[in-house]
Formats: sequence, C-alpha cells, structure tokens
Amino acid sequence: MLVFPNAKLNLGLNVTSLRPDGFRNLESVFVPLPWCDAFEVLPAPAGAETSLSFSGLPIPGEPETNLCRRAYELLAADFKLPPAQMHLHKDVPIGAGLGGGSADAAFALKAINSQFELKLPPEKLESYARRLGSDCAFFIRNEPVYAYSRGDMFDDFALDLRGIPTLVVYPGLHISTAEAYSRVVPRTPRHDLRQSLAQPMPAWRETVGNDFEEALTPVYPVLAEVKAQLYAAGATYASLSGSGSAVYGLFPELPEAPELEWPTGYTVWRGQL
Ligand SMILES: C[C@](O)(CO)[C@H](O)COP(=O)(O)OP(=O)(O)OC[C@H]1O[C@@H](n2ccc(N)nc2=O)[C@H](O)[C@@H]1O
Ligand SMILES: Nc1ncnc2c1ncn2[C@@H]1O[C@H](COP(=O)(O)OP(=O)(O)OP(=O)(O)O)[C@@H](O)[C@H]1O
Repeated sequence: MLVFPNAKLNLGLNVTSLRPDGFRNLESVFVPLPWCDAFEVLPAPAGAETSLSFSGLPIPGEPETNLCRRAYELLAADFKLPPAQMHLHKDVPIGAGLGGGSADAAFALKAINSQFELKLPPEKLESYARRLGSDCAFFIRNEPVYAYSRGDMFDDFALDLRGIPTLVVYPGLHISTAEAYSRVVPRTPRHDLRQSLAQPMPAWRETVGNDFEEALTPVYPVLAEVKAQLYAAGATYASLSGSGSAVYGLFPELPEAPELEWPTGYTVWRGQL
C-alpha cells in the first residue's frame, strides 16, 4: 500500500492558555497543503523482521523513533500484525511548522490499517494518532477544520480554499516545536478567529495572526523578511505556518519566478491548495 502524506498550513494560531499537562491550549484553522512525502507498507518477505528504510531529506533522530515506526508499534501492541516492510520518502522539510512528521505518522496508521485489514474506523485511528503527537489527529480526516484543545480536537469549518495559488517558503531553519512553544506567552485572542476567517481574504491581514510570529521574529528576523517579500510580490495574505519556520503566501495568481528570488538553502513550494 502506497500513500502520500501531505503537509498542512495553519490559518491563524492563537496560543490561549497553559494546560495542567504542560501542553498549551490553542485554536487554529488547519488546511491540507498538497506538498507530500511518500510512504509504503507491505508484508515483509518470509522470515524477515519489520523494517523501515528511508530516502529523500535526512530525518534527525534514531530510525527506531521515527513516527512511522512508532505508528506500526502502536498498532502492533493491540493487534496481531505480521512483520512489515516500510519505506518513507521525505520531501516536506522538517521543523517547518508544516506538520510533515505528523502526517507521516497519521498516514502510516491509515496505510497499516488498510494493508493488514484491521478495519479500524476513523474515530479509532484519530485516537491512536493523538497518542503520537498533537498535530497527528488532523491528518486522519485531512480536511479544513477549526482545531482547539492541544490542536487535536476539531469542529467542522466550511472554508473552501481549493485552487488558491500558494507559495510556501522554508528558509532552511529548523525550529523545534518545543522551543517555539517555550517562547510564547499564552493570552486571550484579540479577534474571534472563525469570524475573522469568514471575512474576505484581504481583511485577514489585520485580524488573522499567528502568536508564534511575534514570539519568534525577534530571534529569527528572517521570518519577517520572507513574509514582507511575499506581500511585496502581491500576496493577499501571508503568515508563518504553525511554529515555523515555513512562511506561506496566498495569491490571486502566482508571481513569476524571477520576481521572487530566494537565497541558496531556501526550499520553495509553488502550487494550488
Ligand atoms: C505548532 C503546531 O504545529 C500547530 O499546529 C502544533 O501545535 C505542533 O504539534 P506537534 O508537532 O504534533 O507537537 P507534539 O509532538 O505533540 O509536541 C511537541 C512539544 O510542543 C509543545 N506543545 C505542543 C502542542 C501543544 N498544544 N502544546 C505544546 O506545548 C510541547 O512542549 C511538546 O513537548
Ligand atoms: N517521519 C518523520 N518526519 C519528520 N520528523 C520526524 C519523523 N519521525 C520523527 N521525527 C522527529 O520529529 C522532529 C520534527 O518534528 P517537528 O514537530 O519539529 O517538525 P515537523 O514534523 O516539521 O512539523 P511541525 O513543526 O509542524 O510539528 C524531527 O526532528 C525528528 O526527530
């Protein structure tokens, strides 16, 4: 079974309070971004043990702790799974706020569920995903939602951005999620996120913000520079995604490549939502 774990963008992100478990309560609207890794799971050849091989971008950390491996182990603890042969091709940058690792984990759960006919319904997969990371649960349903609590509880949110021309710029800076959260002071949101996103997109610039931007820009001024360049190139709305460092711009139409030159070491995704 071959699947293509896609990334996500955050439209607005308010970090609202510190939780007794040490995590933060937040609110954000998550939308799928079709920038994808590839993950394959097959039954292992006769006599072979479970394995996970890699290609594409290097992933920090031990292979045994990779979220795809952890997804397999989580299900293997509850179900009699045969040994599996897995492969992950990594294309979505890591530490980018695009949820790439979380998507791999959620898509691995879905693929293992199908490949080995576990017949787990989406609600069950979502609760397994929650155990692997706050962002993981979103990728089970993988459609626009209003997220709250740890970012793992959802309300439907009717926002159709399909076809919107989008540029995502990763300035080659790995920002750890835990470090990013430690720099944010939780607060009551200044604007109602859902009401703000119900306004026409040009109004979002004034009312739809990401609390990580304010906290991280003094430390990483490049984030503000990328955002300013996206607005200068004609973006209707631009923002940091999640805890960064990727910054995205939503455009009426994509600027020609020569209009936006990025330094070596940056990775840019151009496409439509
Ligand atoms: C920034 C976002 O990408 C927004 O969508 C997510 O909140 C990040 O979710 P994630 O990468 O799945 O994060 P996790 O792997 O669950 O947690 C990593 C670390 O981030 C912090 N963390 C994460 C989520 C949350 N609601 N509050 C937190 O304080 C914790 O310090 C935690 O140890
Ligand atoms: N399949 C995977 N892909 C990426 N990172 C993984 C994966 N499995 C485990 N990890 C670990 O997770 C860390 C990346 O998590 P981190 O939360 O910083 O970034 P992210 O996956 O890009 O998304 P986000 O910042 O939105 O949560 C890596 O440093 C790596 O050690």
